[in-house]
Amino acid sequence: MSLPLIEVKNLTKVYHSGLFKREVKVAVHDVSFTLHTGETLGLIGESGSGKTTIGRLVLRLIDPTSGRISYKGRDITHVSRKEMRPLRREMQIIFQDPESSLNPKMRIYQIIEEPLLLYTELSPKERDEKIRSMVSYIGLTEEYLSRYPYQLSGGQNQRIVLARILILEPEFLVADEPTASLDVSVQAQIIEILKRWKQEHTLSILFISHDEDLIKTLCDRVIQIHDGRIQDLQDRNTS
Ligand SMILES: Nc1ncnc2c1ncn2[C@@H]1O[C@H](COP(=O)(O)OP(=O)(O)OP(=O)(O)O)[C@@H](O)[C@H]1O
Repeated sequence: MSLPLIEVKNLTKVYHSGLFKREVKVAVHDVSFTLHTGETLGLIGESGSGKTTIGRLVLRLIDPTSGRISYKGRDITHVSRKEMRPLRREMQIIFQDPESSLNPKMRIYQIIEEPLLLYTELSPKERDEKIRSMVSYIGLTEEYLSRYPYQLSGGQNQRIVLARILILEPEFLVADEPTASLDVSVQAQIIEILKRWKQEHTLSILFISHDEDLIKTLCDRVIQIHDGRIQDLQDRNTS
């Protein structure tokens, strides 16, 4: 098989908190897995099992205590923030709560444009075309572009968050309970956008959830986490 996109080996994260950092929590313990190009890998486990910590470690948003993370065959365990910067466009994250990802003072147009300004050299006209096509891709009309996040529903805002991410055509996405705060019908809209995008683009996803049904509809393989450790590895393609 080809080189994995992500390879995680013996990853451990210990948090020290409280007075004099005396409280010690082993949030992730000796976790190893691979994620191949185009694959959607589910990470399932109850609250506090370490799922979010794994997602953040893989993206190098936090430092591991020990273990190794490789991206496209390159060891990124100890690369600096500066060295990670070029990879930030390729490696994205979507969280549960859309409002935490959206600047309330910006109009939807600016919100979707911002990553293009940050990471691309596109002209204003090229950006404009991309923004309009993206807003239609996520099932909203152009009228929404002049609105503010508070004027949209939670589900619409989460679609905007997705638009902001997908417009950069990332290679890897950590989806950390992206639909957990939404109604079931609205959840389905988000999942459908992700599914459709994956049919048209090469995107690998680490999909974090405690919802088994959701994981089953979307993921090629599932890793079960319990108390920071891998419990079970099910391959839906071979089982
Ligand atoms: N910054 C931190 N400092 C100390 N302990 C932490 C920190 N972040 C997480 N933890 C602890 O590490 C453990 C794993 O947390 P984590 O958020 O990764 O779990 P989770 O499976 O994503 O949970 P949830 O589904 O509730 O988000 C928990 O016991 C949590 O309290």
